[in-house]
Amino acid sequence: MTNPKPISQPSLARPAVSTSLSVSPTATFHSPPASSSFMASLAQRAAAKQLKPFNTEDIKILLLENVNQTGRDILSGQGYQVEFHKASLPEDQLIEKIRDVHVIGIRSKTKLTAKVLQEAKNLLVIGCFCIGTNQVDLEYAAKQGIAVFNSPFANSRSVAELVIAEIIALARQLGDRSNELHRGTWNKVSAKCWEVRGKTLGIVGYGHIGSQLSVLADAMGMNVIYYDVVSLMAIGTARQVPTLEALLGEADFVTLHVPETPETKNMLGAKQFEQMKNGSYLINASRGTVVDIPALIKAMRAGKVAGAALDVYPNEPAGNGDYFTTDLNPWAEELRGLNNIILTPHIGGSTEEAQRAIGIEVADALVRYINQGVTLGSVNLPEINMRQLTLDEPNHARIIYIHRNVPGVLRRVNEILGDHNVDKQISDSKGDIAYLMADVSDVRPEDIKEIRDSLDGLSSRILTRVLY
Ligand SMILES: NC(=O)C1=CN([C@@H]2O[C@H](COP(=O)(O)OP(=O)(O)OC[C@H]3O[C@@H](n4cnc5c(N)ncnc54)[C@H](O)[C@@H]3O)[C@@H](O)[C@H]2O)C=CC1
Ligand SMILES: O=C(O)CCC(=O)C(=O)O
Repeated sequence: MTNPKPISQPSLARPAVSTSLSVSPTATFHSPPASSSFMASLAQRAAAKQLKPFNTEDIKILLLENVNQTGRDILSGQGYQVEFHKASLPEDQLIEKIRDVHVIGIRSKTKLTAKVLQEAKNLLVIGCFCIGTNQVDLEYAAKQGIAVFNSPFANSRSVAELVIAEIIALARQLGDRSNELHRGTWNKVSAKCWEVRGKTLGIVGYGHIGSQLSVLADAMGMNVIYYDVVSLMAIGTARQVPTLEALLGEADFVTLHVPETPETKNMLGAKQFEQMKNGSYLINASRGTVVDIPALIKAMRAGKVAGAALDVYPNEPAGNGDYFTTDLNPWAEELRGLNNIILTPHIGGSTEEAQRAIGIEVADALVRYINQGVTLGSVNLPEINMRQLTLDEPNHARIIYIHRNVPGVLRRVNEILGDHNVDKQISDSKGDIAYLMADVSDVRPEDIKEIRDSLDGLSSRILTRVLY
């Protein structure tokens, strides 16, 4: 275990409370909304006490990779300091910036490795404004008491729709015909151009995206089969097959929707291309590491694979520009020279609808975590929810104690809290890490300081936060 993470100490002064919150004499408890924008739910939450560990303007947030305006507005609306960048940052600049911030918001490009995170001395929480969280060292973050949130399905439909477009575009060689005509060449052909009706779509990974795609493909008259490591209910007329090999031997179109894990690295390589049907098609909108690209190039040159659509690559540039070259990936030129291959710059989730929804969902989760300590939806910490304190409870404090999951901790924590009136307490663990939240009533600022100092002194401590 690493040393407890030093964090900025909150001031014991009363936190700033948004003046737009009205105080009703009949204020009652309202549950926090599940996932809605802060602005839209402000009226609902009016009676809730806004717990804040610092004056809001002390919270520093770094947003990279063009996080949507919806998310930026929610975070700025809280009074936090928000620094926004359109692209990702190179590692040295990232390390420099991350030292100073309490929150970082990223998408799929920014790699938050242990090397980067160990410099992030004040970091409380990471928001992945996307589905994938493979770009973050989740275990290391948890061990530092840094929560990670994502948006698990707000862009699933966008990816599924892109894949449907690609299935038809590949079957009809649309990319090639369009490119030819852009160059002035009229090339009207029907050879090896097909309808998709009656063809078999093989979905690898039948999760949020795979199952959405299943519905759409079914509606177009395709036969859908899928392979997944877990047994999952088939939607419509889809059918689960027992192995990847069985799927590859039967599918006319193979589409990949698995996460990046050690098991999915080069999941489609030379052997798997051999197992595919002659003249079949491959689509990858999952992660670049899932396909062995040199093996794909060979399979396409041999005619085994009749077409491919790739949205993701092992190395992707930090921002937009003329970067898709051999400097980035050694096979880039060869790939670009192939026929019937659609190459897109990781745009599966890039629609207005998806980006707006993600901005709201992740920013809301960040605000709930910063202001209330609620971990619902966290991908690396136990999920803990506790009702908001209300304005009727002015002298209450919320204690959050993130600790190593070792015997005897609860007894020691309760020895410290035991002198006070603990109204509510919840604790849960995930692997080596446990998260305890307790609301304590009738506490004075000096009590809060004492509780905090005592919890900080326990050997199991990873991070203590007191919100009031
Ligand atoms: N191109 C883009 O812009 C986007 C790409 N993605 C990528 O798509 C991936 C899938 O997204 P979702 O469907 O939302 O994830 P999900 O978690 O809902 O589904 C993934 C499925 O893959 C299965 N799986 C995991 N390992 C497997 C293996 N070795 N073999 C077979 N099945 C396996 C899981 O059991 C699960 O059912 C994400 O992890 C992300 O990397 C997601 C959104 C946008
Ligand atoms: O839109 C993005 O930046 C990333 C999309 C993606 O790959 C994801 O959501 O996992």
